[in-house]
Formats: sequence, C-alpha cells, structure tokens
Amino acid sequence: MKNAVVRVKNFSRAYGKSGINWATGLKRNSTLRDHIAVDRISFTIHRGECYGLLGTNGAGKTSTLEVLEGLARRTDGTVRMLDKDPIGDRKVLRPHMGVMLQHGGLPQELTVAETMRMWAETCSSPQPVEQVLDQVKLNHRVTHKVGSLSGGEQRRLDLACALVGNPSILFLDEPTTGLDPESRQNTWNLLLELKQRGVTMVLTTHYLEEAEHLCDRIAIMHQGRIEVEGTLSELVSTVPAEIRFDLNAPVTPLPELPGTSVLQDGTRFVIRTPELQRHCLQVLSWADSQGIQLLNFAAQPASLDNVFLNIAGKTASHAHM
Ligand SMILES: Nc1ncnc2c1ncn2[C@@H]1O[C@H](COP(=O)(O)OP(=O)(O)OP(=O)(O)O)[C@@H](O)[C@H]1O
Repeated sequence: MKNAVVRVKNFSRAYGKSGINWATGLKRNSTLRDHIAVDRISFTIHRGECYGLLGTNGAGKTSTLEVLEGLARRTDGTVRMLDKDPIGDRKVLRPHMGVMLQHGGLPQELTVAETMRMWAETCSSPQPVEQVLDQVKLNHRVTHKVGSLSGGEQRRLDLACALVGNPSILFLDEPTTGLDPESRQNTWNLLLELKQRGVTMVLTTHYLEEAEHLCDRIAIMHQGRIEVEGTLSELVSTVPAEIRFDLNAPVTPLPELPGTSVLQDGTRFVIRTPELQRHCLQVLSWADSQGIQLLNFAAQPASLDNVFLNIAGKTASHAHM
C-alpha cells in the first residue's frame, strides 16, 4: 500500500461577497456565502505520484490548490497533507513543499540571481542556485532583471523558485503556460526526472497532452465537482472510439455491431464503438464481402480530449447557493 501524501475528503471552498474568502471566520450557513467554488470533492494522492487536476475555466482547480498549499482556508471537509493541517502545521510542512502559483508575481526590479538567492534564504536546505537555474535553462540570464525576461522565462523562474528548497511535494498551477514547445518539452523532462526521484506532484493544466505525458492519475473538474478520476486509460475507456467512412451511395443495411451507435449524414457514416479493433475488422470484412468501397476510412481511438469535451459540454447541473 503506497503512502498517502495528500488526503482530501468532502472538501468545499466558498467565496463571500466582494471577492473576500468566505471561510475566514464565517459559519457554514452564513447568508454571505454566495459562490461555492469547490463542492465536496474527495481524492488521495500517493507518494511519488503526479496527480493532474484538469477542468474547465473556473472549475475550481486553483481554489483547490490554494487550500492544499495552505494559502487559503477550506470552508468544509478534511484536507490533510502528510497527515498534517496545511494551515495549522504550515511551519512543519513548508520545508517539504514547492509551490508554483498561476501568477508568480516576483519583484520585477530584482535580477534573476538576486531573486533566487532571496528565495533560497527562505528555505531550510536549499539546493545551489546555479544548479536549479541550470535545470530550468535560465543560467544565461542571471544578471537580467525579472521584468526584462520573456513570459516563458518568467514562468521558468517561477519553477526554479518552487524547486530551490528541494521539495518532496510540488504544486504546479499551469506550469507551462506561455512556454514555447522546446521549453515545454524541457520542463516535462525535468518534471519526469523529479517524479522518478520520488517527488509527489499536483498539477493543473489546460494542455491535455501535458496531463497525458506527466500524470499518473487525472481528475477532471467541472463547476466545483470532480466529474471523473482515474488513470489515462481508465478515463479514455469511458468514452467510445469512432470508425468513420464515406460510401459512394447509401447502402443498407450496415452490419450488425452490438453496442455501437451509428450517425449517418448522407453517405457519411460515424460508428461509435466501445470495441474499436473488433468492429473495425467487422466493417472491413463486411465491405470486402459486399464489394463495397469505403472512402476516407479512419479508425479513431478515444482520447482525453473526448473525455474532457464530454464533461465540458454538460449543462449546468449544480445549484450553487
Ligand atoms: N477571490 C475570489 N472571489 C470570488 N470568487 C472567486 C475568487 N477566486 C475565484 N473565484 C471563483 O471561483 C471559481 C473557481 O475559480 P478557480 O480560479 O479556482 O478556477 P480554475 O479551475 O482554477 O479556473 P482557470 O482554469 O480559469 O484558472 C470561479 O467561478 C471563480 O470566478
């Protein structure tokens, strides 16, 4: 049984009026509560795991991360980090945690080196600054002011600050937003290396290929709830694959394919199937035996995109009071 690093049970977070955090001191049934950003979610993250929190804009990912990081209070439920309370035990937890916020907000007038030294001084056992800057490929920019860095370079500096304390738990809120493809790949390689060394990661991202690449398990949030959670293959197995083709002329009947649904638009067919390989073979042998030519034939496995779009397409179903 793997060690649980993060345990979250029935956790909710609500915001009060005027954008003030509702949780600070107000009771659960206060009339001031007007928006539930996170609505009774539960999950566990194990040591060395990369856990992806995905979701639509405003789904509640950052609101969740902030509570795990000890930067905001929960409204309800249980949130434990290494069996400790993220706010009450912040002093004990802080040395274990590296945090990369969605908007870094580093002072713009300091140089990269000054920023890193300042950050390292706040850590109990920092890594050498040069080593971390090398990892994020910023060592050629040490004398430059933060304000003069490109957006992608500033993001890499945010990551360097999160890494300098040698954390065993890393919180990454959209870590590669604004990075060019090469820098994104470098960051992925670095994060995979850290994962191999046993670092636990909680990651939010809007890049589904990033989640596919890095995450051992993925939760997709929508309107404050976790709609689905599992490994990539578990999630993808919940949506059908597709077989597409055109015919020269309408043909009836198509072969019997139990468990599928068929969409027809003129001579264009889309077959949604839970068993892509078997049904592909059946369609191809049917066409062969009938002497039918299948034009533009394509077999499209289900993807994380399909899972995400299914959830994002849902109409609002939660009453937020
Ligand atoms: N300070 C605040 N005051 C009031 N409401 C807030 C505040 N911060 C966030 N919210 C609301 O809480 C909900 C969840 O926001 P959150 O930033 O957690 O979503 P997210 O999933 O991280 O979104 P994104 O992908 O757009 O970054 C949204 O409806 C947002 O408008």
